[in-house]
Amino acid sequence: MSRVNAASELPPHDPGTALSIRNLHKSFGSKAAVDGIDLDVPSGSFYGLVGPNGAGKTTTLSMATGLLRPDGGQVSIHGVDVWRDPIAAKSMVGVLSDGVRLFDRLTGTQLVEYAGLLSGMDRPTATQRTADLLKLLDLEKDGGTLVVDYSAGMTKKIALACAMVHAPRLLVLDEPFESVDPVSAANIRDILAGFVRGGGTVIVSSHVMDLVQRMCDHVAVITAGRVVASGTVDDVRGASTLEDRFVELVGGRRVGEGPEWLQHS
Ligand SMILES: Nc1ncnc2c1ncn2[C@@H]1O[C@H](COP(=O)(O)OP(=O)(O)OP(=O)(O)O)[C@@H](O)[C@H]1O
Repeated sequence: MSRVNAASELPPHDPGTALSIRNLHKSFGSKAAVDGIDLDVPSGSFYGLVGPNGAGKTTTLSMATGLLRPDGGQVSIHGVDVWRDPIAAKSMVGVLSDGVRLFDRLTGTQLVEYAGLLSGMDRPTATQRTADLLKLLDLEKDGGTLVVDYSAGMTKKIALACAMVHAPRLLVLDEPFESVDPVSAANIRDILAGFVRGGGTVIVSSHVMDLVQRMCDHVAVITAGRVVASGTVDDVRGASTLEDRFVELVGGRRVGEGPEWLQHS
C-alpha cells in the first residue's frame, strides 16, 4: 500500500526549514534505493549531500523535487507538500538534475527563455533574466549556439541558468561541478554563495569532499539509502576531515595494489 501523503504523517511546518523529508522510500524491483530517509534542510543553508556511488542521492533528490514519485514518505518545500501540491512546490524550487535531457535543439538563449516562459513569466522578463544569467555564467558569447553543440561544462551551466531563471527560494543541484572547469566552478560557487547570502537555500550533491567541506555549512552522508550522519559540517566531521569521516562512516576502502597482471615491476 502506498504511504505517500498520508495526512496524519505530515510534519508540522517549521518556517526555518526549506526542505523537510520524512520516511522516504523508493525501490526498483527488489532493490531499496531509498530506505527511510529523514532530512531537514534549514532555510538559508548551503547543504551538501554526499554518499558513495549508488547510495541513493539522485533518487532522493528526484523525489524531493517532484520528478520521481516515492513509494512512501513525505516531502515538503517551505511547508508545501511536493506530491499534494506539486505546482506550488515546484514554483519555489530550481532543479539541476543529473543526466536529464535538455531541449538541446534550442540555442542557449532560447532554452533559458523557454524555461522562464514555462514558469509563467512574461517574455520581456524572461528575456532580461536570460541575458543576466548568461552574463553571470560567462555564456554571453554562446547564447546563439545550439545546446547540442555545447561542451559538458557549458551544458551544466546553461542547465543551471534554467534552474535559476524563475528566482526559486531553493536550488537543488545534483553534481553541479561535474565537467566544469576550475574557473567556471569558482564562479558558480560565488554565484551560489551570493544566492545563499540573499536568503536562498542551496542543496548540492557531490563526491568532492574537499569542495563540500569548504563550500557547505551543513552536510548529510547517505549510504545504502539511509542517512548515517547529518548536521553542520563541523559537527559531522568532528576532529577529522570530511573525507576521512566519510570513509569511516561509509566503509568500503580497499587496501592493495591490484592484481598481479597490472604490476610491471
Ligand atoms: N531507474 C532505475 N531503475 C533501477 N534501479 C535504479 C534506477 N535508478 C536508480 N537505481 C538504483 O538505485 C540505487 C541508487 O541510485 P542513485 O542513482 O540514487 O545513487 P547515487 O547516490 O545518486 O549514485 P551516484 O553517486 O553513483 O550518482 C542504485 O543501486 C541504482 O542502481
